[in-house]
Amino acid sequence: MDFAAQVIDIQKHFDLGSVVVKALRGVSIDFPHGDFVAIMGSSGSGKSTLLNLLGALDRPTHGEYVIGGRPVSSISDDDLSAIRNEMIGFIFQSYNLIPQYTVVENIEVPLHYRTGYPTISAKDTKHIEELASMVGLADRLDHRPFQLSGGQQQRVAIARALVNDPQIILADEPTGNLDSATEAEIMDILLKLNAEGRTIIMVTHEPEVAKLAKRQIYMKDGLVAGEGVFPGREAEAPVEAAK
Ligand SMILES: Nc1ncnc2c1ncn2[C@@H]1O[C@H](COP(=O)(O)OP(=O)(O)OP(=O)(O)O)[C@@H](O)[C@H]1O
Repeated sequence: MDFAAQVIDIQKHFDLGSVVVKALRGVSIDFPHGDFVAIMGSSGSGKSTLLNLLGALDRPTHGEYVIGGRPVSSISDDDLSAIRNEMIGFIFQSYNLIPQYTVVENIEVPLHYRTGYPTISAKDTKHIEELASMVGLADRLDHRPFQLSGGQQQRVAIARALVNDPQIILADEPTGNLDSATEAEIMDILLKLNAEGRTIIMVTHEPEVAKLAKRQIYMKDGLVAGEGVFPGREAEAPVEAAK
């Protein structure tokens, strides 16, 4: 089967000198194309460490990470960056927007990470405006983050995550700073992106948010402790998860 991403017996150790922290102790997960996974688990269970590895922001100590069919654990940093920029979009709890930049300028940031990317073309500008419109910010293009609500800032972050048209979206507590009405709006956008075929992997502490995903993976002490399919979404869940 062709997966959007796979982690195979991944371990991640942090060597602190006097002690080695084993943040991940042998994690294997398949993410079929079009999956929507919520990763849950108590504080310190390894969720962020796993998300960093999935985002190719860090490398495993042992094990393999395969993204778009390509094993990447041992490739060069440049190749890893290129794959990250092409294949993955990131959404963070704290939005991570650049305060001095407008909505349009924030959305275009990942375009500049493309190797040898010279300037923003008219086609790019149109694409950015379409993305801003898709997330409901067509009338806010020249606003800066401080002029936007938290939900609007997260919409900018979602548009930014989409600008390179990635297959996989990684979201770290995407609604963690939002009230419940705004949380529902952001989740609606993520569900729409998933319905269009994008694979979404989301860390969350909130069961109400996690239940919107097709399946939930529970981490404990650096291992996958369990997996569930939320009742009512069995038909949409990947076959492996429904077993
Ligand atoms: N850079 C690092 N150096 C040393 N230890 C680390 C590092 N990053 C994470 N850890 C440790 O690895 C373990 C897993 O951390 P991680 O941040 O992945 O947990 P988490 O499940 O995301 O927790 P939370 O829900 O609190 O964000 C913890 O014991 C943490 O202290």
